[in-house]
Amino acid sequence: MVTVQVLEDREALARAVAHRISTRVAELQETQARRPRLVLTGGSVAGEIYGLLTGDALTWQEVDYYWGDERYVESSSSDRNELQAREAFLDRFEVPEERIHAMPAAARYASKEEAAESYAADLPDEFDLVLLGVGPDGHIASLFPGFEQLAVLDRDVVAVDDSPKPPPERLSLTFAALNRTTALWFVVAGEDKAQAVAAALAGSPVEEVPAAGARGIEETLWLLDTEAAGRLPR
Ligand SMILES: O=C(O)[C@H](O)[C@@H](O)[C@H](O)[C@H](O)COP(=O)(O)O
Repeated sequence: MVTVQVLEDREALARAVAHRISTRVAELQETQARRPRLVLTGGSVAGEIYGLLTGDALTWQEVDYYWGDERYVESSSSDRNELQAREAFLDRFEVPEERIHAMPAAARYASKEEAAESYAADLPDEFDLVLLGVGPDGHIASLFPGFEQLAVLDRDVVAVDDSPKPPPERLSLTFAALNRTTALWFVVAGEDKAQAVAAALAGSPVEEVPAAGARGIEETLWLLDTEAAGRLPR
């Protein structure tokens, strides 16, 4: 089922999403025998959400964290999505290293392709929750309009060379992996995203608007601020 929720502004959105994530994680911990599996996104909205996560450190320590995409740079680079999440909440809650399934940083493998293969080998059969930011061009994770990676369905992780959003070298989950989740939540703020949001929800071709191709098995939720929802039909 596809659902849309609109929050007044960016701050209200970040608060609402942080609350939703906490509630979902706690529910999963109560009802499931295994630890919840959460796929994190990069991007500025995500950074704000992570900073607002509160609650019991034990809750956050008992989650397996994966990433939908990563910038393929040195592990210490401030461009890393991994570092953003560590600084915003993983460090704060002292999440143990074995729960943090970060994508490989540059230089650990001979090539990006090898790094992608190694990350794919570490992925589970199914995720509980995938979070995705959306770019003004409709990209999600590091799957960009017109890029060949959009069509890769026989692998879970791909390398990207020339990302239009810097930095250019990246690793990304494919639709095959992103859509293997019970719930998938888009988190989008800002007027510059309104066209992409409307096009994705209208079912535009995935090659033009990658966000149109991501969905959860049971739940697909668009969490928007008023500006990002500005071009949706009433
Ligand atoms: O690593 C990244 O850059 C991303 O994961 C990317 O897909 C991001 O989520 C969107 O570009 C939205 O980013 P903003 O929230 O900053 O607009």
